[in-house]
Amino acid sequence: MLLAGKRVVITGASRGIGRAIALGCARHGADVMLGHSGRSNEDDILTLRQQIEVLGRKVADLAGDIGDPDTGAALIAGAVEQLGGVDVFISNAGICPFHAFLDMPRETYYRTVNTNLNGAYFAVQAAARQMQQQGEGGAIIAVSSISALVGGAMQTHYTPTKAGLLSLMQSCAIALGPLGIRCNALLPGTIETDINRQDLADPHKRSYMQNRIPLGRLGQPEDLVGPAVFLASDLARYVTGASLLVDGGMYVNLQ
Ligand SMILES: NC(=O)C1=CN([C@@H]2O[C@H](COP(=O)(O)OP(=O)(O)OC[C@H]3O[C@@H](n4cnc5c(N)ncnc54)[C@H](OP(=O)(O)O)[C@@H]3O)[C@@H](O)[C@H]2O)C=CC1
Ligand SMILES: C[C@H](O)[C@@H]1OC(=O)[C@H](O)[C@@H]1O
Repeated sequence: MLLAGKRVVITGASRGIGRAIALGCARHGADVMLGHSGRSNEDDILTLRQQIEVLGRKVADLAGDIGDPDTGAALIAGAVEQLGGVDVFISNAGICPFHAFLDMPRETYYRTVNTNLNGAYFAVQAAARQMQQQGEGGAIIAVSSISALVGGAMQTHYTPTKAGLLSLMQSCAIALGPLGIRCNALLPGTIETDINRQDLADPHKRSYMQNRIPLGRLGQPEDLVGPAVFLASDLARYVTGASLLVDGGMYVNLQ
């Protein structure tokens, strides 16, 4: 139980990586506030709430577009009201509507940056303000990506947001270190979720991605649980400003 007594707030908790991490945190003893857009299947959140309640942990959820700069603060306020405070904030919500560069619609570009980076910025700020008020430090984790380090032809709107999140964690580590608030980035590789279901449905793309991974398989959302719990826990008490690739070795695989 690495997170016993900790109160975790996570965005994008209804599906994929966020859902797995939320459940993993609860299994490690945390109470959890689940953020989601409200556009997903209502049963997804209800089922997750039940899975967490069965573990004997407190759980609450709040729907809101993370691209709205007030959503992060609302999530944090909800956690204070229902869980009693915030010890860990995990910025995970994100989108990647694959599209070519030359005819990228402005709306797609702005929506991606607003959801993945601007929303995350204000949510991290709200979490840090609450942690400062509590006076006991805390842990902030941004789900960035291997895409912070390398590009993608159909991801020119997306990769800058992931590089931005990595940079945000580095600067926040400096800004918030004196408050005992640790800030780190998780860099997943290719993890099978709804975000890339269509992209990976192409058998050529799928086997190309798979063949690039030394560990020989695409990632699953559960592969992110251990790294997230570690960074959230006191085991990582001297880790801040760090980035952790969780990619089966894809990034280092030149040939
Ligand atoms: N899968 C991968 O290969 C990789 C993913 N990542 C990152 O991991 C994170 C999670 O992605 P993943 O689990 O794969 O994707 P999913 O599509 O499975 O889940 C995305 C989550 O983000 C939420 N979300 C999306 N838009 C908004 C919004 N405007 N407001 C609030 N919540 C929103 C969704 O909520 P709802 O269900 O309510 O719509 C959902 O919970 C993203 O930041 C992604 O960039 C990084 C590297 C690789
Ligand atoms: C959505 C993509 O499959 C996924 O997102 C990322 O951040 C990774 O780089 C993958 O390309």
